[in-house]
Amino acid sequence: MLDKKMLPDTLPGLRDRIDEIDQKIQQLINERALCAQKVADVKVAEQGEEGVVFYRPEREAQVLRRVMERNEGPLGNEEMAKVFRQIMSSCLALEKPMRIAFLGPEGTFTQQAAHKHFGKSIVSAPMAAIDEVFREVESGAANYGVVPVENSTEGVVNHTLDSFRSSHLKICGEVEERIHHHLLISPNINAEDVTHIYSHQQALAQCRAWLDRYWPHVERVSVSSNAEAARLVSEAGRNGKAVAAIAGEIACELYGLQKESSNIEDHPENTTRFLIIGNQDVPASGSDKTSLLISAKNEPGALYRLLEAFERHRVDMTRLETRPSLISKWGYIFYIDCVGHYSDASCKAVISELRERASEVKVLGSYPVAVL
Ligand SMILES: O=C(O)C(=O)C[C@]1(C(=O)O)C=C[C@@H](O)C=C1
Repeated sequence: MLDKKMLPDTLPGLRDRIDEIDQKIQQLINERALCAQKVADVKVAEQGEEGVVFYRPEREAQVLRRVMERNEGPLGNEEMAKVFRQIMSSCLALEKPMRIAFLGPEGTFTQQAAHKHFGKSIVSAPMAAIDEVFREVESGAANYGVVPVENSTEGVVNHTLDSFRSSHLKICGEVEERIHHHLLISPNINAEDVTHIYSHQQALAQCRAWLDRYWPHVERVSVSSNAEAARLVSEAGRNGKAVAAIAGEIACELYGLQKESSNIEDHPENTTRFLIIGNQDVPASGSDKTSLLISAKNEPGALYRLLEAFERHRVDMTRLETRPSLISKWGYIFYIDCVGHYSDASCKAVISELRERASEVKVLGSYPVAVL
């Protein structure tokens, strides 16, 4: 365990010590990067140029979990994992830069989720709609995609679930993002002069009580995304017009705005879960989830018989969503998430029984439980 008493007592002394440590850290990071470069050579030699898979979500999850387990502070576990998240991101970019498609435009919470999951060393590919993210990855134009799947206050994102019906893509990961909204203005604008507040209708709804309380007489204008609101405000600010936006951190930075008020959402627990989609089956990481799409037979007790298999094999279900099948009038598709990897004995047994009882069972993917 480190001890403050072992450190110098003067500012110059402490700064010399920090310089020494930085030099060592830098050397070690480069040694690690060299290892990653060699890992890439080994992967190409083993898997060939064409089908080589550089990004390994199960390995990344294991590295980050280990960082958190062995961490002794004073930096917190999550803070330390974030540092390693970015180191691995830089190492992977050295192996192969990853092009990540996400629900755009630049500055959305989905981009924030992409950075949280992959780190900052990615090539960003903002898409206008969820199905475009799927298409971009299916065509190989992007290596992976990031799409929202559920929000703790707004519920499921049907568009994402429905896109899995016709797609061969797999879920390779998940990431949860606490959604914090901020009131943003241009630096040259006086907050008292603000006449309009722009944002996406969902963000305006999520901050309604706060707006009613602090900005009851200012007009609220709904636009296509929070990031678009931030862009409009930055443009208006250059023309001296006093308007504000409600948007997240990344949009604030991207459009050079300043926070007039932070974390203004009415429900501080407001969280969105995002999925990482790609072309690969992810091996078990030791703490995984599996997502299934199941078309039930249209007969009495069909859902009961599906759920019974989970109960008997003691496989924990974490989510159940129902969508109309679109094929038969009152037929349904169920989206089920459960704890475990499809290669685990108990998961395997459940899946094989579901296949006997349902008209279709598609394993959408097994992937590491979100670490950060
Ligand atoms: O272990 C690997 O397969 C690596 O490529 C190395 C590394 C890392 O930097 O630790 C980088 C990228 C992968 O996604 C996983 C881990």
